[in-house]
Amino acid sequence: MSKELLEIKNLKTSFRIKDDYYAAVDDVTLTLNKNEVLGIVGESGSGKSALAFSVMGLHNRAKIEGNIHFKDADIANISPAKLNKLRGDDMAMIFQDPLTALNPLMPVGDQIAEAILLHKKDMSTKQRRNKVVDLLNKVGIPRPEHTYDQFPHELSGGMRQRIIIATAIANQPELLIADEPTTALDVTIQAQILDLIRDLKEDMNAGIILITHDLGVVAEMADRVAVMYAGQIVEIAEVGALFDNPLHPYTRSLLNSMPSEDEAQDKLHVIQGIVPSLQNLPRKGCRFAARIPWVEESAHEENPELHEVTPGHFVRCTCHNHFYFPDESKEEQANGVS
Ligand SMILES: Nc1ncnc2c1ncn2[C@@H]1O[C@H](COP(=O)(O)OP(=O)(O)OP(=O)(O)O)[C@@H](O)[C@H]1O
Repeated sequence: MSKELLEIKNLKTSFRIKDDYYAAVDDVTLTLNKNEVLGIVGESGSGKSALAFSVMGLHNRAKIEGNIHFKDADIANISPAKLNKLRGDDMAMIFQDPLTALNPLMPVGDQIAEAILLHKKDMSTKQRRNKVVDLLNKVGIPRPEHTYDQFPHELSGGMRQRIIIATAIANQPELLIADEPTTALDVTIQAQILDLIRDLKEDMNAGIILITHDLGVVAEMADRVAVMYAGQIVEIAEVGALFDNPLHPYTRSLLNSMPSEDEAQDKLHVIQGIVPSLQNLPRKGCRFAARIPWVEESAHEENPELHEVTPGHFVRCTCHNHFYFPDESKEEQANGVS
């Protein structure tokens, strides 16, 4: 039996701005296996959420090209009825901000029960209530019977995120997408929620796409990591390979921006600048070139592609072979290294 759960091929997701379409996800090809956590990292604006929303079929007005194979469907080319059947049943998403994802006027237990009712119409009300209480237990809510009847504003941020997770896993999805699931939470609660997601993966044998800008979270949670920049995957590898041997200049800079004991040293090795806006993205050549102007133009490919450097470790553009941090070169010169 194939391990592959999701196969994304040449996905391009474009938004209309004025009279033109601009791709926020541009030629992304990815696979996700069962029982695997794939981390997707990148700065704000790199296209992580646009990618996740495409997989969930949540874009209303975007143009989607390419293929998103999941189960026996292609989500990029699917009828709304079939999509509704998959969503919330076979695939589910945990959003960043639990407060906006919950209905403020409905007891949280009823909200979870509603997610079950949509896909399991033959359950009695009592069975559904019992199932919700079980789910609340599973996500670590201390007094599930009592919490069932509470409203979102009566719960802490961490508890609300547990409600969102309970709703997402209510129908045992095979694919779970978590988009910055802990960003809105404080550090201790973050760790608890990540532990919970890890346990659920084991429990459900699900494939998880974990979107985050936090490499610490990726290091702890992911089996493989895709690094996104300006709508493209610039590097993808198993988590150990990526942390031990980051290749793309952008990945190297991201890793250097992780907090460490020697902060003053690291700050020198972080590339400045931000992801350009959608209308200003360079569409030709290496999209990262403008942020590393000290690297010669000839180091970049004309049409940068992903190259498999070691088995399973892919990097886009040849510029990684010629890349250095400017300060490193000064240090090397000072040390007499040519
Ligand atoms: N509905 C939309 N219409 C037009 N542009 C959009 C739309 N949604 C996203 N974008 C643009 O697409 C690009 C990618 O956005 P996206 O939200 O996917 O990035 P991200 O990596 O998830 O960032 P963040 O971490 O801030 O959520 C950005 O330039 C963003 O402004």
